[in-house]
Amino acid sequence: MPDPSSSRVRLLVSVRDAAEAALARDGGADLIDGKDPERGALGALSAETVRAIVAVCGDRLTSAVAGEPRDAAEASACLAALAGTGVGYLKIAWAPGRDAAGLLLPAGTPVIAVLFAEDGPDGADVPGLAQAGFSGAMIDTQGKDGRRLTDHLALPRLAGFTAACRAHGLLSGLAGSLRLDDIPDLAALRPGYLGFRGGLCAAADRTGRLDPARIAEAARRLSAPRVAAA
Ligand SMILES: O=C[C@H](O)COP(=O)(O)O
Repeated sequence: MPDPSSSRVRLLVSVRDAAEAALARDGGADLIDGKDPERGALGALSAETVRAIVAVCGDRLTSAVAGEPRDAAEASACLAALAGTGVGYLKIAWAPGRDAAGLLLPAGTPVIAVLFAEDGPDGADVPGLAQAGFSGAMIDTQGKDGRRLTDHLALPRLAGFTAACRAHGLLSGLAGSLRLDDIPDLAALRPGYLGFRGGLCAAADRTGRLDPARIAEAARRLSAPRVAAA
């Protein structure tokens, strides 16, 4: 698992299948994330497709989204469905302040809580996530309506979130219709990773095909020289 206190900001690229995973791998993605872009913000792929993605990623970090459950019981079932795939992390939507009683996190697969920007999360949500047993926390947009992460949440609020994640030893991520030009401002907040789909697709259409040139450019912009520590 990446060191949550590291200043290295990784590039997460969401892929729909093994062919896209190979593109992301070859383009320099650090973390290859299985997600069905046709099914909203956190559409889960089948266990079979996640296994196929993991198989082409070699020693590259992998994750897979497990869906948008309504409560802890449903979350437990969503996570269990993908826990045996060999994926490195599972990501699951989690409403700020949700009661974690009854949440069963799979043994051996760290889980990242995905908070939606529309709900107005901030650093105050992080201690509860750590207490619930999550290994990481990220903010993404739910709507995928063209508005970017920073259209919902100002940089100081996002800085508070990433700082709280570091303080609690959680891997942190920021995503939400990000563009290449968002990289400097967001990388300066020292998240564990920045997550992309639409911004790396042709014509910025997240349901379209990934563009290898954009993946390589994102990787280049996130590589040395690293941003100064915030
Ligand atoms: O986890 C990252 C997401 O897949 C981001 O998707 P998006 O860039 O289309 O909002």
